[in-house]
Amino acid sequence: MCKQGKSRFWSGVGNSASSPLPLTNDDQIHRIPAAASTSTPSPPPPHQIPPPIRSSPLLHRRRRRPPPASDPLLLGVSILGRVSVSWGRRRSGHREGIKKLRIAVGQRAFGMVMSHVGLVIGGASALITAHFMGEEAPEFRVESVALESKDCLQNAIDIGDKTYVISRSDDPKSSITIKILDKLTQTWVVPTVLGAPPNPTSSHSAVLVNNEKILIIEKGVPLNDSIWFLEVDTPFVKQQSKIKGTVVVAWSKGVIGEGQKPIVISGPSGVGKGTLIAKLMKEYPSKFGFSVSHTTRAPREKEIDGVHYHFTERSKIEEEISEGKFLEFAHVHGNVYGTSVEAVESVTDEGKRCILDIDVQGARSVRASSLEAIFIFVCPPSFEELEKRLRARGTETEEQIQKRLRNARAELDQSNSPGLFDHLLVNDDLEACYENLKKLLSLDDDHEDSNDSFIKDGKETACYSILSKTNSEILLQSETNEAEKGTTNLLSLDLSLSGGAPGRTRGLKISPIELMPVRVEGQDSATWPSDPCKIDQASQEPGAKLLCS
Ligand SMILES: Nc1nc2c(ncn2[C@@H]2O[C@H](COP(=O)(O)OP(=O)(O)O)[C@@H](O)[C@H]2O)c(=O)[nH]1
Ligand SMILES: Nc1ncnc2c1ncn2[C@@H]1O[C@H](COP(=O)(O)OP(=O)(O)O)[C@@H](O)[C@H]1O
Repeated sequence: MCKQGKSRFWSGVGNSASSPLPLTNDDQIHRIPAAASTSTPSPPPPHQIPPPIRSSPLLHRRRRRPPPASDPLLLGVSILGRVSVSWGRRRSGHREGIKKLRIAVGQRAFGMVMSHVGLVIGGASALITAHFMGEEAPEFRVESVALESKDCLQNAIDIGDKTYVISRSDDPKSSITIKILDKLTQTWVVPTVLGAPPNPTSSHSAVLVNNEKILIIEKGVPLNDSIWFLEVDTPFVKQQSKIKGTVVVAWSKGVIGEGQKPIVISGPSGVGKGTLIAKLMKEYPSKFGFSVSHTTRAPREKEIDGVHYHFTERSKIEEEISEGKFLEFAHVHGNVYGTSVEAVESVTDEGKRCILDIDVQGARSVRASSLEAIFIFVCPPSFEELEKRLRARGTETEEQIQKRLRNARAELDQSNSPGLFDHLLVNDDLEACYENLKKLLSLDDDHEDSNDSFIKDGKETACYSILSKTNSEILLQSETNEAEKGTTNLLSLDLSLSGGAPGRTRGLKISPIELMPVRVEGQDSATWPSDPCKIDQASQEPGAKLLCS
């Protein structure tokens, strides 16, 4: 069993995610040494592109050439790189008219400019948001095919050889649709879209975060509900694409603040995981929440569906796994067990720390996922004691007990994997083990989230849209013009620490940007810059100051 004080199981390096634990003298808890590197999933093969969809192309690639300098669409749009284009048709006013809108954008850029150009041609309006990242952009001809069917807003973002077109109509019930133009083959692909999409709203602004995801800010909704990511090439999307053999994209809701890391508890059947977790949940009902797994095994006598497990059919769970609804799953003791994304996120959304009781294979999958967690392995004092507890529990047949004991040996061996578990907890005396578990958890970064004060201020209820982007920071502008009152209408959204399970991108940081009065040449008194687009300009002026709190 777990040799106390010796690293029998833990000869390798562990993950460094957790904070140092001054518990090494305790003979029942072993801290696993910090990892040199975290295990990551092996790189999946490239996406397999399904047969092209040839109906009504919205965008046609044309030959690359620099746009004419006089092109009015490039007004306010500086030069270069990637371009994101959104356009829409006015609800009122002339509806007939232009059939084709040509947008040509190209050339190289040496900085970042984001500009909005409202263009009304023959009754249609085009809002063009261009964002340049230093790459040559392709040239597009944009046809009004989609505009004819319904008023809609669309947004096209280039990533490598693909253009992601994000469209919405003005029908409040219809959600966003995604199409991908493969610029090399000139074909359209409608990807499999995983995850819950944003609620339908009238419009959004979008910007490329990196080659893995696109940030979308929903307009006209509170900030807490407005931040979304369309994952186009994250490890999760790659994995799902490989499983499905189709092109996959996934929605992930942005969450301000990190929340506490979930706790993964593994160990052989009968070691006492359930007993320890139940004690913890009873003592701290508002602090911890249990991730209710799905399983195909039959319920035990006192088990309640939806509380202990979601008991399900094999075909159902397999279907849901193929739909990307599961963070991890494994075949254990002849049954399928899995943790749905929802199981973890619903606990975290309640502001509680999520506890997962999963087997070693599941722990390995979670370790390889984007979910940052603390991994604890519970070990019996001896194999004989484990067998005794399993039998005393009286929930399994002799055959099932034998299977579980066989698997226990394998699990104990596998738990030895370098970098898998952060902590080892020996469950000999139950009360002592429980006290050690509590000590261990209270040592984890139990800090007040730095975003709490901002969220409590009520700023999160304002409505914002994307103004500009630097490396990992997005400037958001309030849709209500508060600047005139001297208060901030600009927020900085820091994405640098973002992570989380598929379906949520946590760890976003928001901080207000305070504007100082600007003294403009020729004016007697300092004024508040009412147009944030002019801030850059203003900050060049002597006396101008842009403060980030
Ligand atoms: N991978 C994975 N394992 C799970 C999940 N839920 C439970 N398990 C593991 O499945 C194994 C069997 O669980 P269970 O049938 O409740 O039996 P018990 O461990 O003897 O209580 C245990 O090792 C659990 O930790 C899950 O969602 N995913
Ligand atoms: N430290 C302990 N000493 C003695 N019995 C224990 C101890 N911890 C748990 N048990 C008992 O062992 C059995 C198995 O525990 P359980 O929590 O169901 O294990 P698991 O969830 O790991 O399968 C239960 O009957 C439980 O009451």
